[in-house]
Amino acid sequence: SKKAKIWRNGSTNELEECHQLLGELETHQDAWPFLQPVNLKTVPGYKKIVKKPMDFSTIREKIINKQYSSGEGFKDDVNLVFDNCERFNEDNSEIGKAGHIMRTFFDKRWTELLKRW
Ligand SMILES: Cc1nnc(-c2cnn(C)c2N)n1CCCn1ccnc1
Repeated sequence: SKKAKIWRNGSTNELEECHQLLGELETHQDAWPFLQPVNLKTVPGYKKIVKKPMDFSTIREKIINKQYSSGEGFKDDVNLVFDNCERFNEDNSEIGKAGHIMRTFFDKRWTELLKRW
């Protein structure tokens, strides 16, 4: 059978749980701004202001291509999505509000996962 990958902390399902949590993020009602990469050709200023663009579809590709060596790299990219959102959007804008809601949702679920690893 496929050799289970042992993560640094001994968990064998860390990456699978990240994949499942990504699914929860993608299906959240406030996920709409973050599903696809921001279009750097049509959104004025974004390319200059946001040094490391990130979005949920890119994170999905990275999971599928085994580009995360631990859940930590996954967590860092998810936080990058929300940090980019705060940098480019006012807190009280529609996209800014969605970013805060999604970050709160992620932080709660991530804390729950860490308790289980
Ligand atoms: C994510 C994200 N952060 N800022 C933007 C954005 C795109 N255009 N403008 C004027 C922004 N502030 N986005 C992408 C939002 C993508 N989107 C999807 C449906 N409507 C907007």
